[in-house]
Amino acid sequence: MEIVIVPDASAAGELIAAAITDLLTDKPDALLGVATGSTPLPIYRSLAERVRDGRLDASRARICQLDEYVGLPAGHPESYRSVVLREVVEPLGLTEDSFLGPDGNAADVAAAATAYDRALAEAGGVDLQLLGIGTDGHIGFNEPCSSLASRTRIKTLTRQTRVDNARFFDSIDQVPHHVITQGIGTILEARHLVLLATGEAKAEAVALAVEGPLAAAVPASALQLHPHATVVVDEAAASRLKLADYFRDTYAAKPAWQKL
Ligand SMILES: N[C@@H]1[C@@H](O)[C@H](O)[C@@H](COP(=O)(O)O)O[C@@H]1O
Repeated sequence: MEIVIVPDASAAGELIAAAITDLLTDKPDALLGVATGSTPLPIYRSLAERVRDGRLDASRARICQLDEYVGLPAGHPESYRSVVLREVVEPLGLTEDSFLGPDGNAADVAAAATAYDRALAEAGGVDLQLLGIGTDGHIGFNEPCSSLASRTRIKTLTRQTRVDNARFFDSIDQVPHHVITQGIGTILEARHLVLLATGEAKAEAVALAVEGPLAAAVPASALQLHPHATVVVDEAAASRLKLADYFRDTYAAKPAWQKL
């Protein structure tokens, strides 16, 4: 696992957007797994800017979703499908044709989850999966004690996650209890995992995920199992890392030929 400590969220956005630019230069039709929430927005802003000024040709990129609420009406502005279309697909000049996501409104949610897992594999697998982290250590919507081998499936949100996400809704009562999320086993199949965390509120979850034991109680610790996982944190989110100086030295001495 590579830990990169950057000064702030905007530097993180630039760094990760540059890595995605490299990926799409090497593989123009790469499948990019995107996360929702506030944290990745600087990445999406930088990608859109790169498309606008010609530094990035994303015209053949494919975008897929990490997770979705169950039961929000189609087109609800806070369904993750709507968020990803608004924040990523449209700003990159893409259309829904290049987008894959689970159906949170299916009559048979379990079947929709399995179908999404299969669709990801049939699309050739995810090349780079962006991840955020919940204050309780979740990735996607894999709440604490999710199986580290889990596949895409229905999950029930913790009270904490519903409180954290209530800011996107009029009240906590409107935050769905159920979601479809790529499983931890599914996420681990992506070729490159990039987790971004910014702000003091994420510092404890980051420290547990990076320096704590591998544990289902901290779903993000599953990144320890992945051969190519990058964790990008700002100073605030890095504030509880005991090995922060080592991570800084390592990144400063990174060979020029080695990509993120
Ligand atoms: N399902 C999403 C996660 O994918 C995201 O990482 C998390 C953190 O969001 P934020 O970046 O807004 O803190 O929120 C939600 O729970």
